[in-house]
Amino acid sequence: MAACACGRGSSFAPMDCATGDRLRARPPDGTYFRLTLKTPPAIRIGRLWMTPKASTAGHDDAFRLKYSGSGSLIKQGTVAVQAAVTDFLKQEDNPVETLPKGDSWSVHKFGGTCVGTWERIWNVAGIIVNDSSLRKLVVVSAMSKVTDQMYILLKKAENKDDSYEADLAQIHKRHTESAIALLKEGTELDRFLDTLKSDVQNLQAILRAVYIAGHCTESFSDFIVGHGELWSAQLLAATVRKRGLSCTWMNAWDILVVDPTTPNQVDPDFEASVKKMDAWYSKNATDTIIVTGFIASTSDNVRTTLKRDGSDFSAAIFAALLKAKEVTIWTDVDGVYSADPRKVSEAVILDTLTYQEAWELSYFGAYVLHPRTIMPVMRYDIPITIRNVFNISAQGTKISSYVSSNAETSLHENEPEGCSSVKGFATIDNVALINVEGTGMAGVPGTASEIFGAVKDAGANVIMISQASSEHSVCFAVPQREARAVAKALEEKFHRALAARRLSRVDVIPNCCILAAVGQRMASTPGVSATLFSALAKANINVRAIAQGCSEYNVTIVVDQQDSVRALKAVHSRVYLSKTTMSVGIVGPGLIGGTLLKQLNEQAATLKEEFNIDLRVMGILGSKSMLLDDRAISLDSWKHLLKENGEPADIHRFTDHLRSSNSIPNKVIVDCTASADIAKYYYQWIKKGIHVITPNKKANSGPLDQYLRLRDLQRQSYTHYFYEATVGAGLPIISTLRGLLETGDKILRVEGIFSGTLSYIFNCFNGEKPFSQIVLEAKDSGYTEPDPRDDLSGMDVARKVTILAREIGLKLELENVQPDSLVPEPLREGCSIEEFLNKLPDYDEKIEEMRAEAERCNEVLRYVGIVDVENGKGSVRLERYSRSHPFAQLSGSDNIISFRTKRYNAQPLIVRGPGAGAEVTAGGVFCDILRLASYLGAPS
Ligand SMILES: NC(=O)C1=CN([C@@H]2O[C@H](COP(=O)(O)OP(=O)(O)OC[C@H]3O[C@@H](n4cnc5c(N)ncnc54)[C@H](OP(=O)(O)O)[C@@H]3O)[C@@H](O)[C@H]2O)C=CC1
Ligand SMILES: N[C@@H](CC=O)C(=O)O
Ligand code: NA
Repeated sequence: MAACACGRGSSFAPMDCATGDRLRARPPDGTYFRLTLKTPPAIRIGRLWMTPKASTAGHDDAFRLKYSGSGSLIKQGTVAVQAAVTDFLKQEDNPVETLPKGDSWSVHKFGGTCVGTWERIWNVAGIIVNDSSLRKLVVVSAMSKVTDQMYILLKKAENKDDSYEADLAQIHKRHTESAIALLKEGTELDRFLDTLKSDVQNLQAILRAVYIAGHCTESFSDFIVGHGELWSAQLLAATVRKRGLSCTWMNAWDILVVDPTTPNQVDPDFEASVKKMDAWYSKNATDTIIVTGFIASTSDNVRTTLKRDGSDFSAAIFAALLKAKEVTIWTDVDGVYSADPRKVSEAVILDTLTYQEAWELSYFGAYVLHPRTIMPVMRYDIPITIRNVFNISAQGTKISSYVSSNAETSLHENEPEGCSSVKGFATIDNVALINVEGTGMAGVPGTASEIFGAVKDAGANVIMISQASSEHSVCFAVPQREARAVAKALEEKFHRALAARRLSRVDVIPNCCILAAVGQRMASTPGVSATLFSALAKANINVRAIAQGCSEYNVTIVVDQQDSVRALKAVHSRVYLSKTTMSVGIVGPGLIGGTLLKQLNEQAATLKEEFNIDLRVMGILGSKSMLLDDRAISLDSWKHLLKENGEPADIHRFTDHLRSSNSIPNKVIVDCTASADIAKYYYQWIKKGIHVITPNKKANSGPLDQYLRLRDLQRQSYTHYFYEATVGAGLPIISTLRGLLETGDKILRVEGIFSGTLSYIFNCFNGEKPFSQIVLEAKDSGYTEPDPRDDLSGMDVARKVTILAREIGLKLELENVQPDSLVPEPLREGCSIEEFLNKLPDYDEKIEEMRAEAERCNEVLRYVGIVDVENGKGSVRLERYSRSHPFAQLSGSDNIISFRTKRYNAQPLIVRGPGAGAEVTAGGVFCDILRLASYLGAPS
């Protein structure tokens, strides 16, 4: 496309450029005019826009010419660009460029890490070029560490340490190498290197003077350190131009005017600054300005800086000067986290925050923005977005006046309101509480003023205050290192009141931590405090003091320092995780445990999506090795991981690991062993608030006193203990019994075939195969206990009878149930499972005789268990039943259990079905996990 450059007055030269090009012409008289060609082609000259007529779009000589400000049409028709420009320039009222303000501007700020290397500067230039805003102002910090290095070399010069020269040379080298890498060659590079060299020479002279004088004034110091920004801004501007976008760099020393208020603070002078900026723009009109962060001048034109977080502040001030539509603070994190992610791995990036929320969070130590930074943009309601320069796909956190709840973006709609109004959490560590107490304070005006006057005199900073409305005590928090001095100052000030007992004491409670929950909607939401305090109570964390300001933007809680991280995790998880998120520990990944892990893996996604139940297996413990994971073990590869990454089994570490997963509200251990030793841990686990689920019968059929102690503990706590699979595997035996009992029925007798193994054996034992072979089949089918003698001895059935009897309320010991053992006497003890199975065929004859004898009477053998409630007894025995008896009608591993009760008297309630096997048993255990989830509040 043929086009032209233009200039004010009569001096401009025609140029060629193509559609999509943007360029700026600098006429010989030093004034600036810009020519911008966009797609669809459009040309702007000064404040004039030229766009092709719709009918001839794409042709190079058809333009409408209008003022960009007013949009009024000046000329329309087919004109040559040069002619149009000439027309325009001939106009007498040819307008002078003034700085436009408003929505057309977007402001970006890139911190030191964003421009730490030449590759990063290149990347930043790409972000600027790709921003489609009409106008952009980009604030840039010095390359990472340069400001600190400047301060250090300055100190060295003051201390007559010659190595400052080498340090400066190093900084010079770093910028030179970066410039060469970015700009390669040509006038841009030459110009930058010349400037850099001359600046460095000046600095060498200044530093030499400092070296000789042994002192440097603050304004000199500010002048010296501010060079880092000067260089990065010029280098970035040159790089942006190299990447094809016209831009001009701006030195904030010439623009920003500030009034120093305290040694660490300055107030911007907006009026003076905007005048300077207008003047600058009239000479340097451009759509893209790259400006130095951090630096400014006083009204006397003395160089200064904006102090801490200076570049963020620069961006906010420039945004306010321009009344920009938005500010983007580019950094190296994806946004503002709901809590420190180093402490809470579950912390999430917040989509939005209000100015006040950002303010509160940063006060409490979260990295957001310094409140001072927010003020200029708040004034014009300009949103600030914090984004990650290394992950531009992340949307970042937008800080504005818009009030939202985290529920709008979040995971669990089923949570109560009280949760979603809390946005973030932060802690201030190492504080001490000072408690001033005494009856003489009530109703005495000025006491608080005297207390805080003394604190001020001690030079301490009060972080929070809490006073009971009875006025008998005032409690406040100060940094721990200031506590002693504060207490001393108070004791001195109130020594008379203390002596007269009007004040009883001034206490220092050291080693505390402040936990703040922040959220603007907390103000109008009932239940927020209750939610937080119940989360802390559940995590067994003691609350020392509480404060909530009238603004209700935050609730501040003081806890012991040692509980700091646990407290943070507990409240965070209560708000950000589904309350049915469970940390699951599996003990015994054998047949049942392994099948359960497989079922969990298959069903996890559905449970999460449809029922908001989030199950995370965080530990697997075998007898020799264990696998722990802070987040969740991959259930696709747990076997491989356990083998490859497993560590020696240690049940205490396993328990601690699960317990310390404080970011997860609920913990459950599923014991899938047959071990009595493991069952002994249930008591401790429940005591620690860990729920227990098991198919292992050892705890409930073990010593009666231990069983009763366990049940007592569990009933007093809010911790659950489920064991449905201990009787009848996945069949609903325990739950049926409980349903009958809890609804007031009276159980008279429970009777049935409780062993899947023995059921299978006698269902198949019809004379065709030897007894020992059928035992092997039962084992191979996964029906038997790890040691099949537990089944054949009747002990497994005896345990089930004991469990049911106790459930009904009988005080039965396992020893009271004497089962008929089918294990031949010589094989009962002293031989391994393998030896037992090998030798069992030697004893087939005896049991075959029993079977044949029964058959002769048209009867079958069945192994039954009975709970005789009326007589308080349990029994287990091998019986003969006629072929027509229901017990003779079973197949496979079927269990059949009949409940004769007051309500089900004439006809008992019968439950029947497969009562052993990996899938049905693991399914029964899984049901208990879901039962637990529903007790914890999962939707039904
Ligand atoms: N099979 C069935 O149909 C039913 C079984 N049950 C019950 O399920 C439980 C499991 O049976 P099943 O899976 O067949 O047994 P397995 O022998 O297949 O698995 C037991 C697991 O427990 C582990 N284990 C043993 N002792 C310890 C210990 N001290 N610490 C950590 N881990 C240990 C074993 O680890 P390692 O391999 O490393 O030794 C193994 O992984 C039993 O209590 C059983 O009564 C309940 C109802 C039905
Ligand atoms: N070995 C047991 C398994 C279930 O408890 C049985 O056979 O019933
Ligand atoms: Na069951």
